[in-house]
Amino acid sequence: MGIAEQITSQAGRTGLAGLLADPGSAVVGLDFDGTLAPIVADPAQARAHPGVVPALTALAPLVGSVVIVTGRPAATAAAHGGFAATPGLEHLTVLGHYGAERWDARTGAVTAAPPPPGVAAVRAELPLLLDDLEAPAGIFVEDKERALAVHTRRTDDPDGTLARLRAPLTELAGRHGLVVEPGRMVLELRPPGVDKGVALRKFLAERDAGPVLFAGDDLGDLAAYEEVSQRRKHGHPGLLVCSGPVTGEAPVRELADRADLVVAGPAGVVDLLNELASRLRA
Ligand SMILES: O=P(O)(O)OC[C@H]1O[C@H](O[C@H]2O[C@H](CO)[C@@H](O)[C@H](O)[C@H]2O)[C@H](O)[C@@H](O)[C@@H]1O
Repeated sequence: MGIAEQITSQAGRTGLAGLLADPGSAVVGLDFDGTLAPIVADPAQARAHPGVVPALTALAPLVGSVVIVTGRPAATAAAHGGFAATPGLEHLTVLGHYGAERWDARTGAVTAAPPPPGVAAVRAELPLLLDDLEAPAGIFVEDKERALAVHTRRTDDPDGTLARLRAPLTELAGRHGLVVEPGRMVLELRPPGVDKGVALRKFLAERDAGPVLFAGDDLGDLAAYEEVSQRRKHGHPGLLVCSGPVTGEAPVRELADRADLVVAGPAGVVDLLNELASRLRA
């Protein structure tokens, strides 16, 4: 079954038709972890699905822009994606840290404002707090320089631990001017003021974009979904894609319920990108 037959909403069918009719002004926005990179237990080991670079290389010259919008540092996503110095991806942009950082393939450089001081304060206090809370074995803190992500995936009870840590981590973040961004078995303490919706909106304005496809898998992608939904109300076609879990985890319902199309993880996203490329070539 092709993409069109799997889309479950009229707005999504209009989004696909718009993209196919006007690819030159279209933007394809993609989340990284869970969408382009299969979910793994150790964030440092996450890599883009092997089909991603070939699919993006095929699609990128046929659409206006391709942009990765991620909670990762922009350079990490570029490195783990295999996007740097890759022929065919010279115009790729990665918006990292929910838009606080930007990496452009053309220069290979990252631009960002310095992180607010609250990040250093949270970095200093977090280990003691986790000790006080008797955080279980397997808790892992990913220090992303401008944010700290507390992962529970490797504990015996990932969901229960996440629920138990949420209030104290929110209190710690709030005391230092940060917010908690919840995700798949992770609570991220990060600066406020930017999210994937704001990041996508700015990028779309910069490119004077027409139709937009956005694919994501987690709660952090909801803001980008909302941006595409708002644009649809103003007549801009949009297609919302959910990369569903393939690891036995439950899907992120809030996202799957709003999506026009649910595909089977990064492999399904690769198939979608390839099908788009072949339909645009035809
Ligand atoms: O916006 P994204 O690109 O989806 O990044 C969101 C978070 O993704 C990473 O965590 C997730 O993927 C890990 C590796 O597969 C997995 O172990 C973890 O359970 C997932 O939540 C990343 O480590 C975080 O820093 C990102 O914020």
